Amino acid sequence: MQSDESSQWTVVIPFKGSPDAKSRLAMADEHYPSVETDLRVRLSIAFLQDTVAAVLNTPCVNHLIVVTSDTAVTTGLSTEIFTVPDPGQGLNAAISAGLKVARTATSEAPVAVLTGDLPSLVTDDLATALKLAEHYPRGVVPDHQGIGTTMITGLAGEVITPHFGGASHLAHQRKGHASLPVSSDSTLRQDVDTPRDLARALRHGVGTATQNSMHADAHHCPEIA
Ligand SMILES: Nc1nc2c(ncn2[C@@H]2O[C@H](COP(=O)(O)OP(=O)(O)OP(=O)(O)O)[C@@H](O)[C@H]2O)c(=O)[nH]1
Ligand SMILES: C=C(OP(=O)(O)O)C(=O)O
Repeated sequence: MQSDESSQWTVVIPFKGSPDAKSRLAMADEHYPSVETDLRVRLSIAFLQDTVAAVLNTPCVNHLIVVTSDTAVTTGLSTEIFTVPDPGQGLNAAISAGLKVARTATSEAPVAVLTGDLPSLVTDDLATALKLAEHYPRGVVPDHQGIGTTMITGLAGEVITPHFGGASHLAHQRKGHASLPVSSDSTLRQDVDTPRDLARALRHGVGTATQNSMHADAHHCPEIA
């Protein structure tokens, strides 16, 4: 991360934490088996670690705030990251708590909220999307299905009210966030919710933490399911 604050982004990432994190990974479908509990919990943390690693390597990001009360995560995070306790009132309240700290600490900086389930995220894709976001007071990036959201943005002075959950891409657009023209194959759009998403992410490439979690679990091979 660089030190010039005026044109540099503050990123907020919410993380639900164990034991409920990534509960949909436990849901099998006809082609993809469920992920057992230990691996699911490890993967949820690995997804966060890989997301965080990509964010920290992005030159136009100056500050990173993770909103969580999961001590297994907070004790292991880099000292470059500021952690905010989860108020315990759901995802949007957690994001709002992070945004409040972001706006207080870095009032002149643009702010982006990313989900913490982007194990394929690469720095160039995040940098490209943040560059696009500089042209819109508020922006939104849809997930790979075009229904949910993986990132919302707001330039300095913009009030952001998060509407994550369900069809949040449309919800954010209705609240004045322009849908940013981020390519559908951008790694920023590849969130992992289900065993099917996990298999797709593993095929296309994931960060080191997710790779290591999968290798430590030789029994789970969704790519051959
Ligand atoms: N701090 C915080 N983060 C949350 C909360 N709910 C979800 N998140 C985070 O928001 C991001 C997107 O949420 P989801 O994709 O629904 O993740 P999830 O809630 O772990 O997954 P499911 O249990 O399958 O719904 C992930 O980084 C989650 O960790 C919450 O109540 N508090
Ligand atoms: C919370 C969201 O993520 P997901 O749909 O992955 O739960 C969202 O897209 O708004």
